[in-house]
Amino acid sequence: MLSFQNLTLGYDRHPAVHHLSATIETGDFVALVGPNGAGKSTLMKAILGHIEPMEGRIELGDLNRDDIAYLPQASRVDRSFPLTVFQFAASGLWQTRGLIQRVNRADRQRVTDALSRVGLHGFEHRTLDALSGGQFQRLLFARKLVQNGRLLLLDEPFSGVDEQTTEDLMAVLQAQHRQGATIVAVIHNINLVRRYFPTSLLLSRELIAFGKTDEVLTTHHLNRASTIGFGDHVHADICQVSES
Ligand SMILES: Nc1ncnc2c1ncn2[C@@H]1O[C@H](COP(=O)(O)OP(=O)(O)OP(=O)(O)O)[C@@H](O)[C@H]1O
Repeated sequence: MLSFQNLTLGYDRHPAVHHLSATIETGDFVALVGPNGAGKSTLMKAILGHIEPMEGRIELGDLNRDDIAYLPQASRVDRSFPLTVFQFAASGLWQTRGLIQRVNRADRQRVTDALSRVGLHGFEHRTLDALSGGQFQRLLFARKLVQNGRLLLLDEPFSGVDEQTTEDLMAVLQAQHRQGATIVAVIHNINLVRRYFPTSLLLSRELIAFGKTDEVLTTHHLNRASTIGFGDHVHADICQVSES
């Protein structure tokens, strides 16, 4: 479904991810793991088409970019818009419906159902500034449920949220997975990965390991990831490959 072939990504010719090759199959439930600066968000940006590969390619198979529901880090989402919870969740429809098309009764039901599934029933008329951090994260999930993507890309969906919210939102993700969605999530909490994610991709500017979580998250691999992630490579040279 989603294939990286000798993929090198970076900014201003400085590589952030080197020569990554891996294939994520339809229906996979994958944790994207790696230290700060490993290139996880960069990889997500490339999947979304926001940055072009310096080298190699990404193949989306039968997937359109419209099939991808992306949940950015909550801290990167502007909460200052004067929107209600309902309106914000309904904005998940924009990708398929466009901005100006009217929301019909079925759409309204879809939004209402999504808000219930994340535990925000009764919050429909609140404004965004009146939500706690955890409630806002639930709302971000609801917006993605409304979007109903075949591939869910989530960037640190559980950072800064409490245990109960994490459990609730994990259950929502698992339900989406059972309904056929492919899940790729950046997760920093290794215990959470071991508990819930059957597959992991460990990245540290290059691929360290990819496959079954217990075979990927070994001490050896994690040490290697942190050595590369925090080692000399952090201040990357101009990519040799891109110069040719
Ligand atoms: N817009 C940008 N311009 C230049 N360099 C960037 C840009 N965005 C990211 N980088 C650099 O690319 C590298 C990878 O960053 P990225 O955000 O992908 O890492 P990450 O694995 O998501 O890290 P974290 O866990 O801290 O969120 C870092 O060295 C970062 O400084």
